[in-house]
Amino acid sequence: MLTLEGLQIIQDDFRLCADWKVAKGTRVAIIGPSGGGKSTLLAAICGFTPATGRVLWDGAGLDALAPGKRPIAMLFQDQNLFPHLTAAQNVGLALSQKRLTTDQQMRVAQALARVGLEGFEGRKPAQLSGGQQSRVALARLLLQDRPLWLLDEPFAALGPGLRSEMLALVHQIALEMGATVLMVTHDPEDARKFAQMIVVVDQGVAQAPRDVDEVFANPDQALQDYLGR
Ligand SMILES: Nc1ncnc2c1ncn2[C@@H]1O[C@H](COP(=O)(O)OP(=O)(O)OP(=O)(O)O)[C@@H](O)[C@H]1O
Repeated sequence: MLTLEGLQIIQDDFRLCADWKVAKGTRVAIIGPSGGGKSTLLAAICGFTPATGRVLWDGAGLDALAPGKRPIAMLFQDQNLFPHLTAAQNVGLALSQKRLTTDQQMRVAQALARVGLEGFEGRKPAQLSGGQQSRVALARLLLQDRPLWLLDEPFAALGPGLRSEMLALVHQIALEMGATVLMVTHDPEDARKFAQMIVVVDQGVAQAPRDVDEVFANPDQALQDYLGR
């Protein structure tokens, strides 16, 4: 269970609050107007942005933990791949900064195979398509083996077909691993396909998660404004 308890973020004249819970294994889409605070909310959960209130995972407060020590894996639009490292080396960073053991190398190969990149281990990011780069980043996320995934428009740079394919893959792997996922997206269709719950971030509030079908069947004013209805 992820719990945001009276979370409040203040950055200059921007304010955002959130006070809700998400059950383990739930996929949540975060939507809302540009500048509403979607990325800032994820950054606060990770510990990159200062906030008051509490962030808890399974009842334990994360506030004293540095971002890297939290049970969180992140995926952003730019994928954060190192250009001078091969696909396997980029993925291997999830396991160790040093030379990998044979067992670790095998786990890297398995993760790359799981995302459909068998045979691409030795390629550098520049030798991979955008979709393949996304798969490398996903393989790294997989090996990080963290229960909570925060995805910030991870596939926004891809075309609609490829994006859909990647979301289906993330969906499948998240299910297999029982991961809890919060994903920022600008596409209501992506939200509908990927998520079970929706969080609307607007007017200084990250609203409590609601069932995705219910939300789209009866959109409140904030969502109608966002959808342009
Ligand atoms: N480091 C910062 N210091 C002060 N204000 C910031 C900082 N980073 C972001 N902001 C402001 O916080 C607000 C929320 O930005 P944020 O990027 O979280 O919105 P968003 O909903 O993710 O937008 P988009 O959909 O355009 O990515 C904006 O008003 C932004 O200008």
